[in-house]
Amino acid sequence: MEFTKYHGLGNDFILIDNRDDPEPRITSDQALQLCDRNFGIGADGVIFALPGQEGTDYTMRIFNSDGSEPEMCGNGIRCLGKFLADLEGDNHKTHYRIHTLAGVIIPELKGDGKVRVDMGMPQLSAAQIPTVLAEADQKVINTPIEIADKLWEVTCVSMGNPHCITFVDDADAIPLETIGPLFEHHSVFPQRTNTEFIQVVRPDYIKMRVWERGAGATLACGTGACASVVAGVLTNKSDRICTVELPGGCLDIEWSETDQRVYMTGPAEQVFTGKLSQISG
Ligand SMILES: N[C@H](CCC[C@H](N)C(=O)O)C(=O)O
Repeated sequence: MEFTKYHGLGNDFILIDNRDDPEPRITSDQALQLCDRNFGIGADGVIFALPGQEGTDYTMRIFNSDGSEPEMCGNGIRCLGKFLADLEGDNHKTHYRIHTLAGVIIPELKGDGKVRVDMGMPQLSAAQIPTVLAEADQKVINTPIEIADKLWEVTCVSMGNPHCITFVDDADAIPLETIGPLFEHHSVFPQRTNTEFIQVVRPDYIKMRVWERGAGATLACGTGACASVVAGVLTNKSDRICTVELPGGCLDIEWSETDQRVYMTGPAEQVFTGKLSQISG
């Protein structure tokens, strides 16, 4: 089976051309094996280009490197946009309507090689995150939670997948490997959560470190960057148009005042293509 490796600011994925079958041709357990950086190809996830449904061009499904299936992936859908254009060849489309578990998401290939994505509207009620940190119809903004004997003020935002955002003085000082799993698996998040630690450099420029649900510390997280700008606006810490600096590079995010949708612009690079010699399980 052929695959193509892409990354979005170092958040890297194995992309599979699955356009001829509505079912992914590898299982979540096999995806876990392929993501292993010693015994497999190595990646933060596996992304499938599947046939469209309900009027969309294509469908995206993704398995995290732990084999779990999230609703959406921001860096991943930019990579999928580039992948589809490569598969379609010279007459490729520049906009794709992609069916995802988070709704219809629209990546647009820009002339400068970047990809601009309409990520839809953030979901803000506790039930939509989901979290039990507040009543189902209430928002979670600057809510205290005790983790590792410290009180953190968190703001929760769903971009189809759950995000818990906390603002810190020094993002680089966060011990992600120890504190990340405590947030990810906390009982107040029934579906686990992605966690973003945000340092506000300026209202239009924030620095982010992320511990991803099902993938751990990654170099970038697109949905997390979107969720963090929304959280920054809700807490009056950041502007609606904001640059997000991640270890792998910067994303440009806008939470539009007019349509309340979040737009993300960033790169997506092809690294190599390959053939799987064998896969067990
Ligand atoms: N680990 C995430 C999915 C990938 C999100 C991230 N890689 C992005 O770019 O949005 C989750 O389980 O919700």
